[in-house]
Amino acid sequence: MFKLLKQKVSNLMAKTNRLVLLRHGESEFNLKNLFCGWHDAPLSAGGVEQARSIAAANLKSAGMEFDKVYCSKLSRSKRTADLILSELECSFLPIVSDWRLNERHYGNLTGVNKRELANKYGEKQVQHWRRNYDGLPPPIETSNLYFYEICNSSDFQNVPIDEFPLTESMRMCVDRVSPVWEEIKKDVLKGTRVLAVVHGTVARALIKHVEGLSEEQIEKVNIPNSVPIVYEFNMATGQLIGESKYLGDVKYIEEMKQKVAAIGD
Ligand SMILES: O=C(OP(=O)(O)O)[C@H](O)COP(=O)(O)O
Repeated sequence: MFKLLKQKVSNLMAKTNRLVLLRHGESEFNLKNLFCGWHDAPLSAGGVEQARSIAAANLKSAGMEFDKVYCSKLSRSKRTADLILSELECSFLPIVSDWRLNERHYGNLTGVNKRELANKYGEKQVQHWRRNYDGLPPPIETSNLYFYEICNSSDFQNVPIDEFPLTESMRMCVDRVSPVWEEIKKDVLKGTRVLAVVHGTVARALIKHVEGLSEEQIEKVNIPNSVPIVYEFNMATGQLIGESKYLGDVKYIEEMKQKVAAIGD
């Protein structure tokens, strides 16, 4: 009760509205360099540690407090959110878990090793599938190891049948995320301090909406795991103030951005 009251008072005293975006901690599939998409890969042991010692620790040392959390239906996003809230001692916060914040559906690339794919089709084709705004992986087939797990997942039961993707480009993902961005924006402009724990492509889709980046600009953005990205908005006008601020060690963040951009080993 006291904590809730303290949160409300500090909220009223806040001079700006805040949104923090975060890509979940490293997943087992990130670790193995596999395309993941809608497959529900758990966090790796390192990802759990990242959520605590990088995401939560940096939020804590920057004095960040929140009123509401958004995450996807995938456990790597939900678990990262839970770990952070526990570290920040605010597990009581409301969490909205929305399928529209699921990672981009990687179609039949789901479960495929990025380096092996590059050896077969060339780096240019793989980077086209990964980062080109209209790069569309081949649709997932019933022979894909993860087809039935994804289609039958009880977590995706409320996905309308005509919106259930078999593959997605960045453009399709940006459009899918758009209604949730409108909800988040409404919250933020009301003064609700929002933490959104999402995925690489969904973070990029939200960044495109927040910063109004062009298609070419967003193709070059790469999001490291567990690094909080802070946006401040003018409370009166709702205008974005300044640029995004990545919390944490600058050298580490730059190295991780480059690692995400590369196809890897
Ligand atoms: O599932 C994925 O993203 P996630 O680990 O953020 O959920 C993708 O496989 C990330 O791969 P990409 O960086 O090649 O787009």
